[in-house]
Amino acid sequence: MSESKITVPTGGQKIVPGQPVPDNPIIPFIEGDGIGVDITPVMIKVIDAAVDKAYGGKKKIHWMEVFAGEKSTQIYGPDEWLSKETFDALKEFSVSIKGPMTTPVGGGIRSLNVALRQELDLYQCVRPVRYFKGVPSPLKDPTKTDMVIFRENTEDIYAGIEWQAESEGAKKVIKFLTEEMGVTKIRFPNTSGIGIKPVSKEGTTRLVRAAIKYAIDNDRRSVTIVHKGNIMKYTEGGFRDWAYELAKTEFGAAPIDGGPWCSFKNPKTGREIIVKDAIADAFLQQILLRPGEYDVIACCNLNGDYISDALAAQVGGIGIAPGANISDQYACFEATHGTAPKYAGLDKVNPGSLILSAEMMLRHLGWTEAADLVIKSMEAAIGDKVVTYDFARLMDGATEVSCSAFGDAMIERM
Ligand SMILES: NC(=O)C1=CN([C@@H]2O[C@H](COP(=O)(O)OP(=O)(O)OC[C@H]3O[C@@H](n4cnc5c(N)ncnc54)[C@H](OP(=O)(O)O)[C@@H]3O)[C@@H](O)[C@H]2O)C=CC1
Ligand SMILES: O=C(O)CCC(=O)C(=O)O
Ligand SMILES: [Mg+2]
Repeated sequence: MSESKITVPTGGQKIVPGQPVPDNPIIPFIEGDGIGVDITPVMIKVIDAAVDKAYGGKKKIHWMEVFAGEKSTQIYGPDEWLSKETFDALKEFSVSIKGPMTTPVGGGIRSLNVALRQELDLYQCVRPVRYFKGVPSPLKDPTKTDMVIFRENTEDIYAGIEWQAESEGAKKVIKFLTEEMGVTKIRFPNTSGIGIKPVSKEGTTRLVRAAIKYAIDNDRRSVTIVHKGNIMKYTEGGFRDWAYELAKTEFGAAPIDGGPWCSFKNPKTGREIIVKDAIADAFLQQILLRPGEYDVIACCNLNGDYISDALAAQVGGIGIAPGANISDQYACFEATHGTAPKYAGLDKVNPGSLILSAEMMLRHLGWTEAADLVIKSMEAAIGDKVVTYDFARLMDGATEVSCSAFGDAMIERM
């Protein structure tokens, strides 16, 4: 067996799902490619400061670096993008956080980000999008954008079932489709790449169940199922139909004016929660024009990817857009954005997205006092117009600071 490259911190304890979180949890982190080298150390410094301030040394995260992406190839060898050791550690320690990882376009390795989500069955990608006072926005009233996206994270076209044009695989699938399935509509069969989009009832219902439960627990007004079911009837259309069915059978929703919209009373607050749907293209213009009408969003994987970045832009951009990948056992927190390679190592980008992902992690652990300090200090820094380049270029009178200086500005304001 090859030598271990991961050093388990002494003095820390493992988080065991279903058991109380220890005061000294070991949290594995992946630094990430590109700007990972800039934002990850800043995130750790800010989170350590918030935890220390909130609990006066009684609680402390023991960070444990694990390796994936380019750093993994340097440590384990040229083809080791996601080692078994790293993968096992993410499972064993159950709660983790990661920086972004590069995925080449058109060829090369498949997404490591997607691989992690699939292998750990992190079926919920939860991305809250809300306005922080003072953040530059293209909207007249950005305060109305307050949504939480539940993106299905293991299925859809992201399953990676595809064949390159003119490959043996593509030829075989096209032959099967035309000769055995009666398909006549592949416009250019000899030069088509082929992709398969699985969307299941199980995958849909577990994701939509999580979205509806979130709406109940957080007293939200509505859950919107976003889909392109008019065109992709049995995948995206199935997603919509199974979502409505679940709302009725599990949550007792009753049709509004004959349906398909339906509603039920929140069992915790007695207030009505509406379950509705929107076709994805129309939804993308509605969120700009009438964002106040949307609240919790449930959608398939690809739509969720597009919607996440589009919504983030309404409230400051992907520099401040957090996320969590969650299963029934594991959670891996990560920013919405990617590796932004042109900024790598410049100490320039906004660390806000990864810091807010860590803030979600603190809440997941039940460390709300520390999480509140993170929010408070970020609001204060932005309120004082001490911001990174992405905000500074859109704000009048801002003081532009580096990635690390923004972290320090937050710590000063805790
Ligand atoms: N979960 C993950 O690990 C993800 C990985 N990726 C991967 O990342 C790589 C690069 O993808 P790309 O499409 O360029 O998308 P990115 O999200 O990496 O960057 C796009 C643009 O968004 C802005 N941006 C991103 N992060 C920040 C930040 N922290 N602070 C301020 N601005 C930021 C920058 O805008 P500007 O130029 O205007 O300053 C940047 O050029 C690809 O390989 C992709 O596959 C992509 C998304 C998620
Ligand atoms: O895996 C990738 O490279 C991109 C993933 C992505 O865009 C996302 O998770 O939002
Ligand atoms: Mg994305």
